[in-house]
Amino acid sequence: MKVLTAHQMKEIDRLTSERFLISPEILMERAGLSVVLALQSELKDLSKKSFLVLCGHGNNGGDGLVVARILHQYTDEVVTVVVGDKTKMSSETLANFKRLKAIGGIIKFLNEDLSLDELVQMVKNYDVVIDALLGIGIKGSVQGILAQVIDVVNLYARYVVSVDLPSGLDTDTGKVLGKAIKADLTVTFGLPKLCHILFPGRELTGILKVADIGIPKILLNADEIKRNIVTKDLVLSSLPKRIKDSHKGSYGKVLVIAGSKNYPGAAVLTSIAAYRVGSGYVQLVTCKPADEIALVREPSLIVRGFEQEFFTPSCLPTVFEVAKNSKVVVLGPGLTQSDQTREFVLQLLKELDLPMIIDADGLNNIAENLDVLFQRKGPTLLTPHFGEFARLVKLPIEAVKYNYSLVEEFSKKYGVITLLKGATTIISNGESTYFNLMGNTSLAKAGSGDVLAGMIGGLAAQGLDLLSAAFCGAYLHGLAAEMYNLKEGTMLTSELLDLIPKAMEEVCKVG
Ligand SMILES: NC(=O)C1=CN([C@@H]2O[C@H](COP(=O)(O)OP(=O)(O)OC[C@H]3O[C@@H](n4cnc5c(N)ncnc54)[C@H](OP(=O)(O)O)[C@@H]3O)[C@@H](O)[C@H]2O)[C@@H](O)CC1
Ligand SMILES: [K+]
Repeated sequence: MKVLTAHQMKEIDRLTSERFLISPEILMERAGLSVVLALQSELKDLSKKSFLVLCGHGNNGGDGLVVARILHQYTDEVVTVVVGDKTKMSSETLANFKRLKAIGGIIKFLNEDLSLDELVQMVKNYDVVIDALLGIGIKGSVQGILAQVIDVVNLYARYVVSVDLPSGLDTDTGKVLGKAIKADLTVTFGLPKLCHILFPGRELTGILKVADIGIPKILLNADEIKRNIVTKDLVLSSLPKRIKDSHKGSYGKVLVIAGSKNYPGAAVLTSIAAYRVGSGYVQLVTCKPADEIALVREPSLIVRGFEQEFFTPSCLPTVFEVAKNSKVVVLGPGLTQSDQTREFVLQLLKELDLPMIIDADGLNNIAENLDVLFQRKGPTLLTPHFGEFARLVKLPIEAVKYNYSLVEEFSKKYGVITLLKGATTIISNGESTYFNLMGNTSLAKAGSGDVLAGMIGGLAAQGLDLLSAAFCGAYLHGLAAEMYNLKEGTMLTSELLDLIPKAMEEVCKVG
């Protein structure tokens, strides 16, 4: 499913009207109706509820005025409060103001007909607050009376439904512009916006419903919209097919270069994960004692263990030898950082032309030598978490968190694919970007990234390009965590490995 910026949505709005002759007024009517239908499906009998509809003077407020009018069909317990200036309403919003008045709807203007204290009482007393204060037209920080109203709603409302997006969110980043509504339910139109999937906006959105308001499909499916949410259907259509008449070589050989005396477990987790997603042959090159641990844990691994404590350039000839019959390389988990390991990693990146997934200390070891990426001869995927990405781009962590534009620019500049791990994971090759929403806090645990890197390697070995392997891996990894049926956070990373088959089965289930 595609996901939009405010600018893209406005452009779609313009084309809907100009090219397809569907006026903003029609869209506004359908937007309002879709909110009421969503309310009905969540709350069932609307006649038994009371509604307080808060409207700004922009078109988001116009949608709210439609919502109020339609709610009057179900109950008389509807009051609309405008927090704004009637003279600033667009023609469509004003028309809906008049329609609501015409059916006898009660409309009050805050600070004229109603004080803030009176509004506090109403917010406390009504069952549902509809937030139609600000939508995609928000500019700058929310201050003054509007900020006070948002505080009141967040403090006292029992159930909040946001129209299009929680008021106060930056549509394109999901950041709070001063103050933002915390919604239980958000109904958006046509397609999700970035604020619904990026934190903190994702949290403030509550349940998200995407309503069809009659925007022509050709506009919503346009190839120029390059940002997507990873869905089950996308993963299913991208996964490798299993053929009856096949052998281990049919499913690709993965070479995992990982582990050190300090971190032997990382190498084991990565290697087994590659098998779990269906790869036919996994070779692990590592340092002692990971080789022995790996074989005890999974005897089907093909293991080469160096006597030394960490990788050095002296390991290169062996690695190149093993790489000869590999299809993809996963480099990095548990390597540790040292001058010699850095030299080993840089040489490998320059000389090995296989597709490569670089994770963890693989990334930390190139942070001061990013230009090495220009010398790569094969496709490259980097899988940093926020801290690692911050190190790569030399910015504070706060500046890189959920910063999809930065991920896109970085990927384009260095000719790589980047997967930025987070509660929403961002994957981009600089042209197309994918957002994975699957997963939960069980993944916030040592070793979870090692498993992801192995899964991506295993999928790439089976023929997926690195971008598809990355978004499929991220989705399956998240889904596996969601399938753990005991208390969230108590899962061991080794148990995550054992949930991968369940996640793969779930994706392949019809319906
Ligand atoms: N696009 C579509 O396809 C469809 C769009 N639809 C709906 O239209 C919505 C977009 O409407 P929009 O463009 O009128 O902007 P909107 O979000 O109401 O806010 C702008 C108003 O808020 C004000 N304002 C801004 N920033 C502020 C701040 N920081 N603090 C305080 N005030 C601030 C600003 O006032 P100003 O400062 O300019 O006086 C301006 O009047 C969209 O979200 C959806 O709900 C549907 O009808 C169906 C089809
Ligand atoms: K809103």
